[in-house]
Amino acid sequence: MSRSLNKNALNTIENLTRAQRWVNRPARPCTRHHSSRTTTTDVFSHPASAKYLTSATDAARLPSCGGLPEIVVTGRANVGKSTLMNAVMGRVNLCLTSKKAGRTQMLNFFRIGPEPGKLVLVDAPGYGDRGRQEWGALFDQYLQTRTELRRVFVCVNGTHGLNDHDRAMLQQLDAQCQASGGTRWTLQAIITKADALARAKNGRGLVAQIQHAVFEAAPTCLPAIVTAAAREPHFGIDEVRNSVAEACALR
Ligand SMILES: Nc1nc2c(ncn2[C@@H]2O[C@H](COP(=O)(O)OP(=O)(O)OP(=O)(O)O)[C@@H](O)[C@H]2O)c(=O)[nH]1
Ligand SMILES: [Mg+2]
Repeated sequence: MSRSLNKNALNTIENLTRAQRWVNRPARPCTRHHSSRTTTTDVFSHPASAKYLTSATDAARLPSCGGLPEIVVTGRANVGKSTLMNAVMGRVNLCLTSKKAGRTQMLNFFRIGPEPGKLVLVDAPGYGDRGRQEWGALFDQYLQTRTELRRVFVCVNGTHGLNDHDRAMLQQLDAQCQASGGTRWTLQAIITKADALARAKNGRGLVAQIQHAVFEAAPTCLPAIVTAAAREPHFGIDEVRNSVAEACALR
């Protein structure tokens, strides 16, 4: 019984992975990085060396992290940003996670790779009903001033889809990205908690709907990566790693 249940779950996940390839097709420059056959990049091959560096609460005093290229992960409160970052870093609880929304309240900086490091991942506080205005101000200032920033990942909950806060955030990021012609940083969506979609009959259709809604709100946004990060089997994590490495020109 449990064997066949597992087999069914894995089949559905495989279907989702296929859906991901299909959904990713429109963005030609990035498509090849999202194939489930891509291998984990060397950048993330030393999980033990991933290190918490510092946190920022004050928009006027953002830390210096040695000029390493940076990637920030944003999204609604409780969407799974910190859990995703742990999976990407290959660590269980380097980023603090919680069932309760609003766990991450600062910009938290993590170095990837042995000293002096390859890049910095930044975990951001959540936005939306359960976020707070001051966190929004901190994030806006970070986006506007951080010259090391290479890519902004916007996490969207696979089981809920986009709400008005997500659309507003995507539109705002898209406008900023367009204003710089994509020369400062680029934007990519990540669908989180897709293990729930893998159990749904129409998981593939839901992924396509979310992808469509993201594209409508933010035409410059690179195709969504479909992920499950809370428990095994994870999926989409190598695709996120490859996207990070590509954005930081490390592959
Ligand atoms: N089923 C499932 N649950 C997940 C996944 N990712 C995260 N979660 C759960 O979602 C909850 C919130 O996860 P966090 O990673 O703390 O979310 P966050 O976006 O960092 O939240 P804030 O810091 O509060 O904004 C936790 O209970 C996680 O276990 C996933 O891929 N699948
Ligand atoms: Mg968090």
